[in-house]
Amino acid sequence: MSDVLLSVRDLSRHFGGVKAVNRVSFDVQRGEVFTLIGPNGAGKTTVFNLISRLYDPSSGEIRFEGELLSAKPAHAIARMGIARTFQNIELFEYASVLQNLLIGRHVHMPRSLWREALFLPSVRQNEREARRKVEEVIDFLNLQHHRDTLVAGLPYGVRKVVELARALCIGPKLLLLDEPSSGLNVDETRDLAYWIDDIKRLLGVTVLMVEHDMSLVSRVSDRVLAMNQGEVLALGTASEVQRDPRVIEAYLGTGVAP
Ligand SMILES: Nc1ncnc2c1ncn2[C@@H]1O[C@H](COP(=O)(O)OP(=O)(O)OP(=O)(O)O)[C@@H](O)[C@H]1O
Repeated sequence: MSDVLLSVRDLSRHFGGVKAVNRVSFDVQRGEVFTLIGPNGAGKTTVFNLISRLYDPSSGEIRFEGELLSAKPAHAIARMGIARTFQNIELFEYASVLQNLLIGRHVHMPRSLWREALFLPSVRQNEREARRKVEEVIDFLNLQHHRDTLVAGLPYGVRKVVELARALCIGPKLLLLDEPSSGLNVDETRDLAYWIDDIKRLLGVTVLMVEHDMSLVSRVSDRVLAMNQGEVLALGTASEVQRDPRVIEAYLGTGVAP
């Protein structure tokens, strides 16, 4: 039975004369890992930015659990259950891992200045809940050794895991991963594949990912959507999409195999 979490319909975003995304439609099923691939400039990041409400669509719609996303402000997205990571890690360098995760979690919490000033029981309850969630994520991603280390002192591969942790701290239903393997070596990319599998299987989080590394894509994706020049080229399993002649043609001359 179909259980659509995210539905994208006829979505377009133009920048002047550039059709970055042009009438793109797809559904992400609850519980799957769904990956967008395509050569540089295909429109993948623009799709992500539209879903996370950094951009308004030129036309078309995006629904999350049936609710129209374009009617929501960007800050409401996390509360609806959508979290994202960025191509360039966006963490506070001179705060510890634990502090970064608590800050990430606070973005999700309802705020009321007067309640916080009075430190009412509901605020204490929220704080306890935030700490519990953060500790749970630290255990899940095996970050115990790094919890009190400043992010600035961590190797790049660990920072990527911390970014993943920060996104998980809001307890998302949908996790958007923007090129999660960029900058990682082969071993780190293999570990990332295990994390993504665990996030799907053990946490039941649906994953929508943009990724260039086809070995990672094939390893973790249930379905893959290939884009080129703002449009959908093919949708299917990783091997089906990689064999599709339109996809092969789109990658010709890029020096990268689909
Ligand atoms: N803010 C912007 N202003 C103008 N043009 C933009 C903007 N964002 C994206 N574009 C253009 O839209 C097209 C799609 O870009 P996008 O970054 O979405 O592609 P991509 O598939 O994510 O590429 P990459 O794999 O290189 O990250 C490109 O031609 C890009 O130059």
